Amino acid sequence: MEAKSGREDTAPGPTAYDRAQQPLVVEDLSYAYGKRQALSENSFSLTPGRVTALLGPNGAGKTTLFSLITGLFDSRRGEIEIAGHKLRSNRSKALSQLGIVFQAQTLDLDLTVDQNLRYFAALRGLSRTAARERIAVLLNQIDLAGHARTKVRNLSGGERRRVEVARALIDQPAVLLLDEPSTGLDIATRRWLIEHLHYLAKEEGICVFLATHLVDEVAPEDDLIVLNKGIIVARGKVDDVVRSAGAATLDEAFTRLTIAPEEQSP
Ligand SMILES: Nc1ncnc2c1ncn2[C@@H]1O[C@H](COP(=O)(O)OP(=O)(O)OP(=O)(O)O)[C@@H](O)[C@H]1O
Repeated sequence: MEAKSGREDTAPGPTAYDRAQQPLVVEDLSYAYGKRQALSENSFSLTPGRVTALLGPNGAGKTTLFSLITGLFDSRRGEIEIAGHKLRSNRSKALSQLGIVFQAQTLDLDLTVDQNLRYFAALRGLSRTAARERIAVLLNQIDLAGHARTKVRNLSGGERRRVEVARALIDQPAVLLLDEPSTGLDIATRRWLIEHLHYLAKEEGICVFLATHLVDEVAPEDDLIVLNKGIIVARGKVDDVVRSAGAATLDEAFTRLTIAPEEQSP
């Protein structure tokens, strides 16, 4: 038994993440839909224990980038490495270190919370005992321990999103990827989500990568990547991005970085 993950040594679970590795490295990544270039030669790496916001307006290429990182799309141009494993040559090990929360809701509405999580745990190779222990921890963490036997259909949108965050963490991935996860959530749940992501980064050392087009979802202490028309136009600490854009606030910096001068109001 591996004390930290709660996995049984007989279970064929994913390999443990070597914390010395960078959780996510992207090099020279490009992608085109036919003749339409959606991403152009982007490179960056992420740090464990931090939230990195991928901030970009509609159509910037955020979902395309996430589709490449999650292996949904394939690009011959560029390289993606997750927790030291190259996605192209070591796909299953690379993807085993990735937890994903998609923009659209993806739980089975007719299964209970516990059944949804157990099903996913089995897919990720956890033994029944390890799954039971891990699910108990995660349900406590998202404050839904009392809803284990509730059908997902009977949960609110915010509760469903919490379950999706728990599910993404079932086998303790190095990277948690979230594609505009606050879509459709009320303000209180949005606030909970953003706070929870920071808790996961700080207390559990997870590398959180959050795609958003909302400036107010970026915390002052976050790392920031600003994507516009398929190109990273700024990257660094929030303060540094604001300063180098010659702006007073992130809102202003985002406008300067993503809106053509002729479109900006005087
Ligand atoms: N299946 C597709 N076929 C052709 N073009 C596409 C397809 N999907 C996306 N695109 C184009 O690629 C570019 C990037 O789109 P993408 O969905 O990755 O952006 P995004 O930043 O996720 O936007 P949003 O915030 O609206 O979800 C856009 O110009 C978009 O029109």
